Amino acid sequence: MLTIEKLNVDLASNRILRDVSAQFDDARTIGIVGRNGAGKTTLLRSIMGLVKARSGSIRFDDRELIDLPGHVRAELNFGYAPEDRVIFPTMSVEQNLRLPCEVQGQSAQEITERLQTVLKVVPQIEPMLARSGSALSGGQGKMVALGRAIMVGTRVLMLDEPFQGLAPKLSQEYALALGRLKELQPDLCVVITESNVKLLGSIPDQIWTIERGSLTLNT
Ligand SMILES: Nc1ncnc2c1ncn2[C@@H]1O[C@H](COP(=O)(O)OP(=O)(O)OP(=O)(O)O)[C@@H](O)[C@H]1O
Repeated sequence: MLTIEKLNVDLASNRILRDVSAQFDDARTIGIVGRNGAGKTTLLRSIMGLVKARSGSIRFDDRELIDLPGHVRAELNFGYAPEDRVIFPTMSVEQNLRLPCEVQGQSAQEITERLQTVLKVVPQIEPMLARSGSALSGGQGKMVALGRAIMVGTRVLMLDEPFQGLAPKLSQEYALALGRLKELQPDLCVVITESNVKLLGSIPDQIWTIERGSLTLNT
């Protein structure tokens, strides 16, 4: 369970997140909806430890994360697919997928086994494995970024505006992949941001709205 309490984040002296409090339970799929600039990316980056909080608390189960650096938080098995994907262009797709597990110090055998699971969830990646990261279309990059986040995201998976710019067919494939993932890992907490709630369809079982850095649960 991820518990956020009175989280405040400033960027360039501007308050971006204001007293954000939320509880994201295991096994839930959570949608966070807000227009451009509302603070969605900043919230996910704060949870990942990529942005420093001014005040507040972020706890995972009973562990306080607020002062833990990003690389230590990665070991908590949080997966994160940023909006801009960040697929490394000089590496193959397979190397891109293996990288976060290698950073965690997993063995080659463990990583290969996890990769097999990820390919069951996102089979579209299999034919691309040997391809260079630079040779992917935008939609292919989103699928690979999803796969890479799933490689380590066995407890919490955070996806930043995954449906933005995806063609309808690919959006459908992406949603089906999330469905397969939840079947394999029912306890996983999935957090998905979007600016357009319609793009989330029936995927989330709980929706929060973020507006100028304030987060509220939709009733
Ligand atoms: N590095 C930064 N320095 C200063 N301000 C920033 C920085 N990054 C983001 N901001 C500002 O913080 C606010 C929230 O940005 P954020 O990217 O979290 O919003 P968002 O809801 O994810 O929107 P988008 O869909 O446009 O990414 C915006 O006003 C943005 O201009």
